[in-house]
Amino acid sequence: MKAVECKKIDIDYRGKYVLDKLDLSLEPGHIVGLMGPNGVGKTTLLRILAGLEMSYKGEVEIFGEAIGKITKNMVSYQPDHLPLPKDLTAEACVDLYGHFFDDFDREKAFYMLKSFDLEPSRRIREMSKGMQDKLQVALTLSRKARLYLMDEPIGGVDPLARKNVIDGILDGFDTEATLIISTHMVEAIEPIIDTAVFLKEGKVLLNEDVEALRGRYGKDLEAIFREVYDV
Ligand SMILES: Nc1ncnc2c1ncn2[C@@H]1O[C@H](COP(=O)(O)OP(=O)(O)OP(=O)(O)O)[C@@H](O)[C@H]1O
Repeated sequence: MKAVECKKIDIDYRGKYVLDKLDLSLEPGHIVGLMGPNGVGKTTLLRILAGLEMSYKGEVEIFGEAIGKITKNMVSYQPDHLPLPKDLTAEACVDLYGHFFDDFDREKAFYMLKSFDLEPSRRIREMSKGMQDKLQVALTLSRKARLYLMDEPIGGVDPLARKNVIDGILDGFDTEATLIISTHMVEAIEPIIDTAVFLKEGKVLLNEDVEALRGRYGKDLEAIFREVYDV
């Protein structure tokens, strides 16, 4: 069974197509990089998979289930910003997630906070953007989901801390699950992804095993990205 199966997804905002008859099929157990320049529709696609964006046409299934209550319980979604009140401490965020999600593992969350050197007593408003990214990654991966969706999880992290977050993602990720990471920072996620999906003009331009892709082009993914998007 496919982890994700999208058939002919159309979505437009005020007459402008963001996704245009998009087809996408993803196998389970992989880490997928969802890539493309700003505005190409990465967030829109993740929001559709998370069940947060319903105004699309076409068919979407997650592990054989149409988007709805069942799939919402299978998916742990991380938006591109921390959607929690700024006066909450990291520990209070863990409590909130524990209260909200039956599949949340508090011990794992505290273990991940520790591995990120993030004090549980620190308030969100006292955290840098990079620290907030780390908190979000810990919260997202501490749910026992079948599909994890992360929208720009390293957007605020400086290059030094980036490796720390990437290592944390790899460490916290259950290898039987499926993870989709959206980003335009190809170089940063290249070491951990198995599959590369490139979006262009509302469609999937490429959906391929990263190793095979590097072999075919004879260069690393970052260079392939630059060639494909002419940047
Ligand atoms: N709710 C909305 N109303 C109107 N336009 C929208 C809405 N959401 C997204 N868009 C538009 O859809 C397009 C795709 O946006 P989306 O956020 O999905 O792209 P993205 O690839 O995630 O970009 P980024 O890398 O900048 O986050 C953009 O042109 C955006 O302005």
